Amino acid sequence: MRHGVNPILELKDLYKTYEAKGQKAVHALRSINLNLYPGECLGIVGESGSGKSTLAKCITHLERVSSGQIGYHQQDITRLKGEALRLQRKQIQMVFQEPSAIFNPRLKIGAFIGEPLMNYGLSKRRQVGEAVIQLLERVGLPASVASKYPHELSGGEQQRVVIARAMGIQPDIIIFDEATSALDASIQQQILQLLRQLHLQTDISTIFISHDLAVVQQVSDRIAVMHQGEVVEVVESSQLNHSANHPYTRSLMASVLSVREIRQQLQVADLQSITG
Ligand SMILES: Nc1ncnc2c1ncn2[C@@H]1O[C@H](COP(=O)(O)OP(=O)(O)OP(=O)(O)O)[C@@H](O)[C@H]1O
Repeated sequence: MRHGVNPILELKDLYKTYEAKGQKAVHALRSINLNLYPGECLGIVGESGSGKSTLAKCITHLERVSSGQIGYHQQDITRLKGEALRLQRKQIQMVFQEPSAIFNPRLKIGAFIGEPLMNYGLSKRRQVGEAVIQLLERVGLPASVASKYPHELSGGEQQRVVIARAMGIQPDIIIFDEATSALDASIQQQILQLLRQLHLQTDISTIFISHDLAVVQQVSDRIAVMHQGEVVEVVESSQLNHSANHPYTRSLMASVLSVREIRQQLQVADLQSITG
């Protein structure tokens, strides 16, 4: 419980081990205990291979956990199957790094966003067009985008479309897995701004995964730090500088600082070259 509120998602002692014949077992998740609260944005940060994507896949049932329990609204959903699993999948949507991977190149954007609305019975056929336009507006895209094909959009516009589609399904939770990592810095900032705005306007809870602590800190209420399959620390985003204790968290913070310093030095050098 946090501030007297029950978590929407409760991960209890989760383990995930990948085992392949003739190969060494990979312990991708080890004793993960984490809660996500209603309306919260929980950041997950860690270097490549620390288990972030595996955690997201276990929560969304793309992978089965080896042991432990996933609670959703106080119900155990760890081993759901069949229709119960299909219905549960609607509640937790994922947005990945590469939007192009989930588009059908021959399907126009309107159909891409509208398809799940009909499949889940969220909109009547006659009203789908209007619903699509409203969703596009919410992510800052004009209605004309509905009649375009994915290849006619930029990476940032494609990611907005994927976010619109995920929101249209009306899930309780959206997991963003490195969702801004492939974008140019300025487009990344625009998408982060959109996420902050949606966070304020909707009650969808989010999990925001990135290897970049500076990016995670911009959108998250709390940050879980992962290292070698474990959550080594969970800190309030606003308190990161004061309350982060774990040496691994401190090393991530130090690298953010040095990147900032390098950027500042480059800006000074640019200015000097302009002013002579
Ligand atoms: N399907 C798989 N089979 C075997 N090992 C896997 C599989 N998927 C992931 N792993 C291993 O599990 C560990 C955690 O990987 P995971 O992709 O979850 O990390 P990550 O923090 O998301 O990294 P990245 O940001 O590079 O995706 C790594 O050692 C990885 O090699």
